[in-house]
Amino acid sequence: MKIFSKEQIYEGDALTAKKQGITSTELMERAGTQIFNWLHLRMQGAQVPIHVFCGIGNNGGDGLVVARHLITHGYNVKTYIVNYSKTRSKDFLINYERIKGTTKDWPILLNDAKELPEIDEKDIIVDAIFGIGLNRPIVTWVKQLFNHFRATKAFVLSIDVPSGLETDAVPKDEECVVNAGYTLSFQTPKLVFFLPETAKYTVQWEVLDIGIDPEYLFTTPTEADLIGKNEVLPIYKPREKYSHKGHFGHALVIGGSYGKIGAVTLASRGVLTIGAGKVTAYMPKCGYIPLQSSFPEAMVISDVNDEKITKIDFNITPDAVAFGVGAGTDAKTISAFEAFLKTNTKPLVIDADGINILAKKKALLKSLPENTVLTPHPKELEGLIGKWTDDFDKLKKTKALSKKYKCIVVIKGANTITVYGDKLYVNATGNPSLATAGTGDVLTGMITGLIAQGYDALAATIFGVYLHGKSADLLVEELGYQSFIASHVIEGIPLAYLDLFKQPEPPQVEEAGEEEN
Ligand SMILES: NC(=O)C1=CN([C@@H]2O[C@H](COP(=O)(O)OP(=O)(O)OC[C@H]3O[C@@H](n4cnc5c(N)ncnc54)[C@H](OP(=O)(O)O)[C@@H]3O)[C@@H](O)[C@H]2O)[C@@H](O)CC1
Ligand SMILES: Nc1ncnc2c1ncn2[C@@H]1O[C@H](COP(=O)(O)OP(=O)(O)O)[C@@H](O)[C@H]1O
Ligand SMILES: [K+]
Repeated sequence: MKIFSKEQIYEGDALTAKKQGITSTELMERAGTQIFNWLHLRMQGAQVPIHVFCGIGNNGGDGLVVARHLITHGYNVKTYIVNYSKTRSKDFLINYERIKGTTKDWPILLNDAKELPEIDEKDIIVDAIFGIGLNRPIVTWVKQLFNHFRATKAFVLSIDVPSGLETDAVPKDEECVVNAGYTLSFQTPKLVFFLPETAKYTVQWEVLDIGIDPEYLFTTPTEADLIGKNEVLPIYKPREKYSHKGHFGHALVIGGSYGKIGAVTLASRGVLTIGAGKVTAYMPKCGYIPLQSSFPEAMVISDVNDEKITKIDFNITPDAVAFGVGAGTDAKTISAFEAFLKTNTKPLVIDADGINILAKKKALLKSLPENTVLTPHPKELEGLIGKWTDDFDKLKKTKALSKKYKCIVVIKGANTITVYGDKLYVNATGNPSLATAGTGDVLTGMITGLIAQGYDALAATIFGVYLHGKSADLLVEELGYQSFIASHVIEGIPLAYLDLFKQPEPPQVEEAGEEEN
């Protein structure tokens, strides 16, 4: 799913009105009606007090449409105008008149924080104060109103975005943003729903289709894409009946040091379980027996040294190479990696200490083959790009790194983001069960195993990150968040693959005449 910028959303709105021969007021009616339908389906007329807070722009206009429909359907509604500016949008004014026509009374005007409305914990707040048009800091009394919302503990449903949250910046003051329980966003999710510093402003979100011109949506390239099943299905390569292991490539995993052999084992298991034909692990001698006995499917080549990698020397021709998991940053390991980079021509995935070595010796970045995949967690990323001021600065710096060295950078975390040049691929799968040692090592193996099978590096990264998160999503239902460990990611890979082709279950329809007991 594409993640459109606010400029593109405005453009799409205008183009849709023109192409479909409708006014912007009609588009707003559609948008507001969708929100009303969503609420009506869930509330079924329940008389819970609903407080609809409307700004004076088009987000407020949407709120007025929702309030009008709620009122005409007999809900218990109070409508307020948060009067933060003298300028009103045309469609706000039209809907302001319409709600007056319906209720025979104007909504309650709020001009300051002197008398904030009473709201009970069990009430519902509809937040239509600011949408994507927010362009400067909010005034103090509106911040007090947001604090009032928090103090009531009532459920907040935000329209389009939690009010006060800009679509392209991290808020300087947390209290200047509404904390939404749920956000109903028009046509596209916003990038801020996926960044660690801004995702917290809404517990959940959902996109509502308001009929924006399909051609515009299809043909407009976006800076960011949200990667779910629909996006990865076209990447998947089916297997031919007469294929053999030679068709699925040979991956080499270089890593490990005394006490960290498990990292190589996990990565190697990731390689084969994702479907590569063969895997060879290159590690210090101390890893030979443990790996051979715990994972018989792998082949092993040992370094001359017992405890660390000192010379990368192998007599196989791999299709993809992973370097770094558990490798340590001993001077001899760094030299070995340096020497390896001078002659290596194979696709590379670099993780963990491989990234730490690159951070120490930035000149090595120039020796990476084009489209090398780097998979840093936040601390490792900081080594590469330096400290960032906020999540948007982090993305900007990561894009610069990706462009300078023509590499693919995977910013790991909740909603892992793969950065390739100026493009962002935001992964939709995964959950906090993955916050446990070794899950990153498995991911490295998965991406390397996909490249070995013939997926191009970018496709392998996007697909690998998706399957990794999906594995955890499917298994966490059985294992719970706490007891899930890195080996479980590997166990869930088959389920994640099978899930790609699962058809959604048809809705249960009651037989005509059948009555509920
Ligand atoms: N047909 C359509 O277009 C559709 C649009 N849709 C809806 O429109 C929403 C965007 O509406 P919007 O552009 O009117 O902006 P909105 O967020 O309501 O802000 C209102 C105005 O406030 C002002 N302002 C900004 N910051 C401020 C501040 N800190 N303190 C005080 N004032 C401030 C600023 O105006 P300014 O003063 O800069 O002229 C701004 O324009 C979008 O989120 C969606 O809900 C849907 O209906 C689908 C169809
Ligand atoms: N809260 C979370 N939600 C989703 N995924 C997470 C979360 N925390 C961690 N992960 C994922 O788990 C993996 C952890 O990788 P990493 O920190 O390198 O672990 P290790 O070095 O122990 O292998 C990454 O793929 C990351 O995206
Ligand atoms: K809002």
